[in-house]
Amino acid sequence: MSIEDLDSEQAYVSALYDRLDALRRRASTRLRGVLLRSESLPRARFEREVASADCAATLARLRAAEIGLCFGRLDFDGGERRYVGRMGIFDDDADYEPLLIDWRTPAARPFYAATGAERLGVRRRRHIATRQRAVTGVEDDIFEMADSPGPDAPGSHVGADGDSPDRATPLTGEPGLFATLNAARTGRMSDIVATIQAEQDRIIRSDQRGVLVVQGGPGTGKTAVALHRAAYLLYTHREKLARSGVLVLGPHPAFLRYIENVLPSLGETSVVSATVDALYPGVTARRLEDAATAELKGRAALAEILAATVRHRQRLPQGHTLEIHTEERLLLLERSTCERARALARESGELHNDARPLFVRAVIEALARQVADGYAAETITAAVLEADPEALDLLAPAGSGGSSLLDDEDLAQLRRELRGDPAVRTVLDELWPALTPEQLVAELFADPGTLAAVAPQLSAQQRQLLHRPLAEDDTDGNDWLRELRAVTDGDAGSGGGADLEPDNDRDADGQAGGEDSGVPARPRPVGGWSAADIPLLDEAAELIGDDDQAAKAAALRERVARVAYAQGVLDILSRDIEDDPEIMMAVDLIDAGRLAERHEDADPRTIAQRALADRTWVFGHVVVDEAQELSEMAWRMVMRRCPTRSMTIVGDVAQTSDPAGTTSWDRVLAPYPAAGTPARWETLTVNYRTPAEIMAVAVDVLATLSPPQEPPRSVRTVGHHPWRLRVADEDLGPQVARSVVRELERLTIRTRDVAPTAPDAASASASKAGGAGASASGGTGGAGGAGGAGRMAVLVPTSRLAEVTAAVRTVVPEVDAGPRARLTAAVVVLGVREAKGLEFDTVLVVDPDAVLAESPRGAHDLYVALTRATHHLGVLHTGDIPPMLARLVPRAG
Ligand SMILES: Nc1ncnc2c1ncn2[C@@H]1O[C@H](COP(=O)(O)OP(=O)(O)OP(=O)(O)O)[C@@H](O)[C@H]1O
Repeated sequence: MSIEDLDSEQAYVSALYDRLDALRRRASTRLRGVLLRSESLPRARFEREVASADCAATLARLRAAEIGLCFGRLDFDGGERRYVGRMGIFDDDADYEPLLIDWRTPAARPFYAATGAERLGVRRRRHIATRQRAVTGVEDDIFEMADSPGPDAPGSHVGADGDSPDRATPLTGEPGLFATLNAARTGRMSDIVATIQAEQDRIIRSDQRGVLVVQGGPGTGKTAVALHRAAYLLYTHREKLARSGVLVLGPHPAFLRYIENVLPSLGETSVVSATVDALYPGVTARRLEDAATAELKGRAALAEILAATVRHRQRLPQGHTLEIHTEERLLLLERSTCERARALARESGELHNDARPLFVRAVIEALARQVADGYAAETITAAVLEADPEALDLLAPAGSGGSSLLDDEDLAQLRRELRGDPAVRTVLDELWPALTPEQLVAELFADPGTLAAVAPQLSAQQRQLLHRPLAEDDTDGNDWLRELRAVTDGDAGSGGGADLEPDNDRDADGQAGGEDSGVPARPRPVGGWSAADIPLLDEAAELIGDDDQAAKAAALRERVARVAYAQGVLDILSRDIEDDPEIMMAVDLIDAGRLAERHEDADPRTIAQRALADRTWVFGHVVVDEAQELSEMAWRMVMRRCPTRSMTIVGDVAQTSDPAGTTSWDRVLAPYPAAGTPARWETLTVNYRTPAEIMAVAVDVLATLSPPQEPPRSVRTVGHHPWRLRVADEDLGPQVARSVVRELERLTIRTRDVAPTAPDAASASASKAGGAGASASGGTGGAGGAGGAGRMAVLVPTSRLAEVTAAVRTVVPEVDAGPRARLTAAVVVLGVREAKGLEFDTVLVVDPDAVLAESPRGAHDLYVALTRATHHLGVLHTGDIPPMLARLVPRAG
């Protein structure tokens, strides 16, 4: 790299930043202008909202491009030169000549894909490293020599910490890549846009259509690739995807926090990220399920069992005839009538709740006819007794049904009376109840009799696993229900209640029958719902039809608030002139309800808020990360969210922890044959995270797993070996604390050495976290303080989480712990499963024997735990070291 090179690149990059500043100024001015527009008409207000959202998104994109705006240059055979960066910038003064090409455009592809063997017309590829706005280095790949790799061409590399163990791996942009890989971790993943490798680029740019499955061992960049693919697809198909949204599913909340910066740093804010159990609105999964029950609930057989449960709830009277004792009369409901009504409703093809009105109508019709016939018989008898000659004329109509004695209005009134009659309603609710998903599932689990009837394919022992009594209160996860009751009871002011009459039981006259005007039941099992229950609730909702009561409650709440506000406005306008009858007041012209309507604005929620509040939302593309963890039932739920099957599924079947998860992608996809584009498969083979020394230990664990998997190849070594230390059980806590202190010391020394020299993406991640240098030199008690770079994890069997957290807290009071860890502190204690998808500079695995024993997939959990470290790994064990960890080097206490 010559000084001239640096100077000329600095001049170019500075000009790009000047242009970026100008674009930002322009966007801010536009946004300010839009926000200051005061609009009175709803339509104009709506347009203002859209325009301001658009301006804000542009501004966010421009801001996101600040770090590493330009990171590459391509020189082509014909002399053309292209600069590649985070966004496209064009020259307004020179016919919109591109000054910088967005990394997602086809024109930028050679930057990632050109190799010595296939150079795509590229003569030179230049990697430009920057810190803030200063160019700190350039590295060239020269492809000049015919079509074969030259001496400087990609194909050989040396890791910054040591030699590469695998010289055959073709890598590009090695200095920048290794600086990134060696940099201290910050608790948040960074984007890799400047150093995407060719095999990753191919996956990122793969066709949007159809299912793409990416299998890869730990650290092979699956998450990074999946997120960059989301950004690529949003860029390429923005019109289509921005409206429907892209959903990114991750395994646990800490993982979502870990990845939360990646897409915004790429300028994308319209992605919805969630765990699978957040896809069912209105219910929060809080209860932990035991492994055997979770595995059982994850099986596809549960879908059949739920369908059978719905049919089971569509009942017939026990005997030939059911007596219904109303206040006025005795009604006789024939079993055959119910059979006909049930067949009619079932054959309609409607879902259970939607078919209910058909059943109800048929039964009510039969009962109404019976009552009308009764009237006729009574009338004739009375007439005959009084020897009225005209009575004879009544015989014929009476024989063909007494309804002709009643006109249409009388009949409609009769049907309404019957529908409203408590005794009739009780019978109808018994025969074909209106159900909520919660009711269907909770009542199924609570009733061993129903379980036996609908799940003959399960053993008695399995049915016992599913059995769970009903909770007695309804306070958990049913917050909306209480609000709805408050509103319908009139507690929340005027305007409540009117919309809540369900219209699904309207009779032929279009009148609401009113028999279901109460709020539907939402029971739950004792202890609440578990994550394994969520796909079952979603399945139940699919079978019985949607229950929109929660949405109605929210809409009603908003309307009540708007009306109350409007009333307040009218009161103020009228206050001082109330007594003068000559003056026309605002209330004379408009009431609060209509005034409120005029101020109904467009839905101000983000796409993420709207999508996650709507169970039936359909996404344009779905990314499933750690996809091996999903059960068959969870896949059914996820697939429903993406009927086009435009999906990216990334995972590693060797890392499956969930007892209901998969060890075969074929098995996952078998129930979903491709309608159009067939599923595609890719494999990632290079491990960017785990150094070779640690991977050698993990490979021995991998060898014990089935089905056998090819281990990924590590791209770097770190020059020191992972260690183990045997500890007496009673000394485990204090020893963990001592080890944490010791490892923190090492971490501090390393981050001081490495982080400040990291250019490019490394400095990007460091500056996002407040500066690596600041953390290394200024951290409290070494790297123990929060913020800054350098992260350590203590990974434990779940049973030891509390004990080990308490021990670590004695030396690092601000330690982060458990499933909801924020990953902001330098040290975090996690159960092995909660570490899935994460990475740390240093990892301490505690009690591997217990990890192995704790779950049928214990060896998978151990494999995950061992592969989380980017530099240091230590294992503390209380008994003999498990043979699969024999490669660890013993350390003296
Ligand atoms: N091309 C790249 N340039 C720079 N860093 C990369 C690149 N590819 C992957 N990485 C880094 O490697 C690490 C591992 O990547 P990632 O977490 O995506 O792997 P993974 O396959 O999802 O791992 P796991 O299955 O263990 O969760 C991350 O720090 C990521 O940023």
